[in-house]
Amino acid sequence: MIIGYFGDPGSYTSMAARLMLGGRYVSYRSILDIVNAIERNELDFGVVPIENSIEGQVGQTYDIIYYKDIYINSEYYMKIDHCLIGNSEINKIRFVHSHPQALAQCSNFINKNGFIPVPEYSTSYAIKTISEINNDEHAAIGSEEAANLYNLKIISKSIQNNINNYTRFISISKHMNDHGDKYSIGFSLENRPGSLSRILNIISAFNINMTKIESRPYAKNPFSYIFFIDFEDNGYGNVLIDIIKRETINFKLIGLYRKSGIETGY
Ligand SMILES: O=C(O)C(=O)C[C@]1(C(=O)O)C=C[C@@H](O)C=C1
Repeated sequence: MIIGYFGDPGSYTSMAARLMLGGRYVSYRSILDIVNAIERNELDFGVVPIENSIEGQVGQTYDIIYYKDIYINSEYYMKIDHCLIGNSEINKIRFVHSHPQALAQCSNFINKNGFIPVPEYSTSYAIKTISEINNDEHAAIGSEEAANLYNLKIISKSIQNNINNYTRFISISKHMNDHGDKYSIGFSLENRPGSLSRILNIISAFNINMTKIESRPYAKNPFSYIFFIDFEDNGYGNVLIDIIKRETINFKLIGLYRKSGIETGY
């Protein structure tokens, strides 16, 4: 089985991929590259981040799972413990390189130290870059594992804004699972009073636990939206989906998979 993951070796997504699926792993610099490789049948699965407990949605992942013929096959919650990594001392550093999500998750630490954030493809790409440029004014943010991989030292540990920092990762493929206990769906709605609350009332009437609601802009029609809902199946999931399909526009069943959680997922 061939599994594509986001980021250079040592990325958080590479760590999640190893915990989620077994096979041969291939690294990709962008989420879109993974999806293109799945579409060309070069990959069986891709592993990508979808949301973070401090910074929220990974917009590109939401867009892909809705617009492409791609489905969620599993989810995994992983604790993200960011380190300041380099070859220098904290008082010499001026620039910190990392993935924009990681820079945002550590914004308090960055501001407090007056560092200038430098966005990179992934945390591991940033760490690799620091190991290559060998300049005391530059450091990176990423995992302890990646620091070891690129032979750099940990300057500070647990530098994220909140100690409880979790990212939810998903595996994706061209195929929909037959079984599972959690559904992900996406749809748009007519812009009229009560259209979203009607959907929420139907979910409530089936006594179904909604675990997530999210919206993304529908770029083709400015200021209209796609809604994403995750819910746990209680035996009526299929019936609920048939009803929601009729009540919404451009409905997509995005995934059926086994639910995970931060208690069990790492
Ligand atoms: O850059 C990485 O190491 C990644 O795997 C990406 C990513 C993300 O995009 O959310 C994954 C986990 C953390 O939230 C920070 C960065």
